[in-house]
Amino acid sequence: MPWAGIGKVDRKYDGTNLRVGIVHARWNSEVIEALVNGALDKLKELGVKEHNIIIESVPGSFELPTGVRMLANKVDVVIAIGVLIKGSTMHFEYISEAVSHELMKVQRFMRKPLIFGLLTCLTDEQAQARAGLTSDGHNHGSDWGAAAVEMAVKVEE
Ligand SMILES: O=Nc1c(NC[C@H](O)[C@H](O)[C@H](O)CO)[nH]c(=O)[nH]c1=O
Repeated sequence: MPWAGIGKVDRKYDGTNLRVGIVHARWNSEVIEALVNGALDKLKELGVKEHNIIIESVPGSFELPTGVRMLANKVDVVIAIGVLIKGSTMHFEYISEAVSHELMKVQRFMRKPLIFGLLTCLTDEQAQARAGLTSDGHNHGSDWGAAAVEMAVKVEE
């Protein structure tokens, strides 16, 4: 397979037979909703059947690792989606660090692909832009959907 070049998907990955889990936090719900919809649109574009998508919500990003574990045995890949926005305390730093490391550990535990959809933003504007909610923004949920299908197909090859 000739190298497609940095940033280019080397082929179209077929999600027809995949079961995909989406675990999302409920904080910053407007941004979360846009990210989840971005991921769903891309999953369906790549052939994932609606009845093969399980969506689970958790209170906040700190609960994402537990939420992923709840779905791990039911699907081929999980997308974990959360939005952390820096406030006036160190809460943001501690949750960001803890959740990032724990999600990586959970991925090793579940032995399946886990897509990292935790936005760690310094401002609400940054979060809005990364959910495609601003004129110059881009919905990262779409990228996470594509990554989920690619990784789930590749690990089965
Ligand atoms: O504080 N800010 C945020 C937050 N806090 C709640 C935390 O994740 C957890 O649910 C509770 O501490 C209970 O365990 N959760 C987010 O997803 N984004 C935030 O910006």
